[in-house]
Amino acid sequence: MSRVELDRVVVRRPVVSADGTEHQVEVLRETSLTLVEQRVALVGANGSGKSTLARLVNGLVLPSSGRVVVDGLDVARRGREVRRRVGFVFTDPAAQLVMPTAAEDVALSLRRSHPCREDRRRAAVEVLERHGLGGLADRSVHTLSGGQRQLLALAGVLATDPAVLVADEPTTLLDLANSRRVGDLLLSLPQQLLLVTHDLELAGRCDRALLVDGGRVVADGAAADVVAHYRAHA
Ligand SMILES: Nc1ncnc2c1ncn2[C@@H]1O[C@H](COP(=O)(O)OP(=O)(O)OP(=O)(O)O)[C@@H](O)[C@H]1O
Repeated sequence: MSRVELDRVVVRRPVVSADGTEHQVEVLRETSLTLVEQRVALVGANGSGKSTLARLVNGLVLPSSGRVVVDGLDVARRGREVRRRVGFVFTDPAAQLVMPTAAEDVALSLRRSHPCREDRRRAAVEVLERHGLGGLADRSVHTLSGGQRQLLALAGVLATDPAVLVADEPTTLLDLANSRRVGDLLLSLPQQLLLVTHDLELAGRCDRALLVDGGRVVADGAAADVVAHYRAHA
């Protein structure tokens, strides 16, 4: 399993007050964590800092102070290597589907591992088949359903075989059936998973959960316990 470490990490952001003056606020207060469990959920209210914490892990957000280290690699200094190890899935798959067809989109993820165009196409179709999307290889991504698009985005990220997958509310836009399907897939992956979610049933099935409130981790432990604490205090 991978090892994700936050060492006294603070994230500050500029905020403009009503009188037009700008000051810095800590959207993540000083946080130190070591994540070695396979499936870690991040739960908490809107605006509490979950996405900020998740985005630190692949360098989409850099610490204002402190260090984030993934398998010994400092995210601020070795960002490119870290991003090869850490895949990221967004809430809205439109944020990451950039090619015209499903097969071309997955093939884009495979350009490093499969330099030959024909091999790449074959490998992309295999990836799609593995995720039940085989029949959609040549479909325009714009004609796919929301559930199919999220599975495709996930397939594209998994095609690069990351050691860690960070998923930021990946089921929020999905109906019940697709939400279950994507949730079950995420929890069955061999990768280390860092899952930001408002789905407390899904969070409760993880190994560990962190409850974030006001830019702080206020509860941390076995997922079922943290979810029960959140339900009781929300
Ligand atoms: N680039 C930025 N500039 C200013 N403030 C920011 C920036 N990014 C995040 N914030 C603020 O930091 C706080 C935490 O945001 P974050 O997106 O991490 O919360 P979240 O828990 O993921 O929320 P949600 O559940 O609504 O997605 C919020 O108050 C947000 O407005």
